[in-house]
Amino acid sequence: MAEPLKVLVTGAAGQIAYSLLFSVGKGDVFGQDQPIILVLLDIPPMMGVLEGVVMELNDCSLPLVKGIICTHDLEEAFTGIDVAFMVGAMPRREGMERKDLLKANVKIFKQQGEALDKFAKKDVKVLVVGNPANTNACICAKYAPSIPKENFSAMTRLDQNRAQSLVANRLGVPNSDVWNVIIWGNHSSTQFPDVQHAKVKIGGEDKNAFEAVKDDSWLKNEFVSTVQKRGAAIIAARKLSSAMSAAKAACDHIRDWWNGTQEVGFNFQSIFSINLIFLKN
Ligand SMILES: NC(=O)C1=CN([C@@H]2O[C@H](COP(=O)(O)OP(=O)(O)OC[C@H]3O[C@@H](n4cnc5c(N)ncnc54)[C@H](O)[C@@H]3O)[C@@H](O)[C@H]2O)C=CC1
Ligand SMILES: O=C(O)CCC(=O)C(=O)O
Repeated sequence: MAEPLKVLVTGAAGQIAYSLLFSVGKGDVFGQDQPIILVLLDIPPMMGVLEGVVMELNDCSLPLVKGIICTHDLEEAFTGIDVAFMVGAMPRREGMERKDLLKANVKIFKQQGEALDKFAKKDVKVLVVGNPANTNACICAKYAPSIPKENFSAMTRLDQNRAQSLVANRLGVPNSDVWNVIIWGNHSSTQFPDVQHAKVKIGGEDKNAFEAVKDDSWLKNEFVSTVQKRGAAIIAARKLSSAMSAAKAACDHIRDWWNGTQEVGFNFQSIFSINLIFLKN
């Protein structure tokens, strides 16, 4: 078997991490032949909760998990890591825009960027989930100048999955039969979900999704605004922000980045989101 990968999850006592750690631990991201060491970072007041998460991970008896490190210390968390899921940040509440989180969350990503620079492997792959994800990814990369910029990405995969599922439902086909949906722009209400290049399998044939939907008005209005506002709709309904779907998207993002995608399902939006960040800077 391969050497274990050291995988850091920040915000490990929070709600996204609760789903994410299980999926990573059971092999959904790096595969069934890849052992891992899970590194769980949170802030000192959450260490008690984190102990409970560790108890549960142990109780899952996951064969691929070769060790669990649980800490609030940045050096211990970031030393020698191969992959970082940067989730730890404040989530927005009803009525807030993601940019309202900037003040609280920017400090975190500056500090953790510096820790990546000092302690992580130089080829570490970093996914920023904490909002505003694109800005936080940019800050993280800025404070980790010794790590190549292309190793940082911000999560818009959740938007992609949402768009893909809306189109699949509209056409009455499985989610797996829609691919190449693109999300342009930031993970914010100004993003633009685009199905002009998307494909759908209908009746055994690959068709252009825009033409298959055959409803310009729906695609240009309701579809776009549903994806743009889905995060807020979930907060309004759950009184908490999305967590299960966010964890699934984080796994999809890193899995495809780590392993590559099959030609038919090539999704280039994650790469695009980070490129856009650096074009702006
Ligand atoms: N990009 C995307 O598509 C999505 C992003 N998000 C964002 O992900 C973030 C986390 O969401 P949840 O897990 O629901 O929040 P949560 O509040 O349940 O958990 C956040 C965790 O981060 C921890 N934390 C805070 N400061 C930290 C620090 N300096 N270092 C390490 N850990 C720290 C907290 O103690 C808490 O345990 C939020 O900013 C949320 O808006 C959520 C869903 C989708
Ligand atoms: O909408 C938010 O601010 C929190 C969760 C999120 O980013 C989303 O569900 O898209």
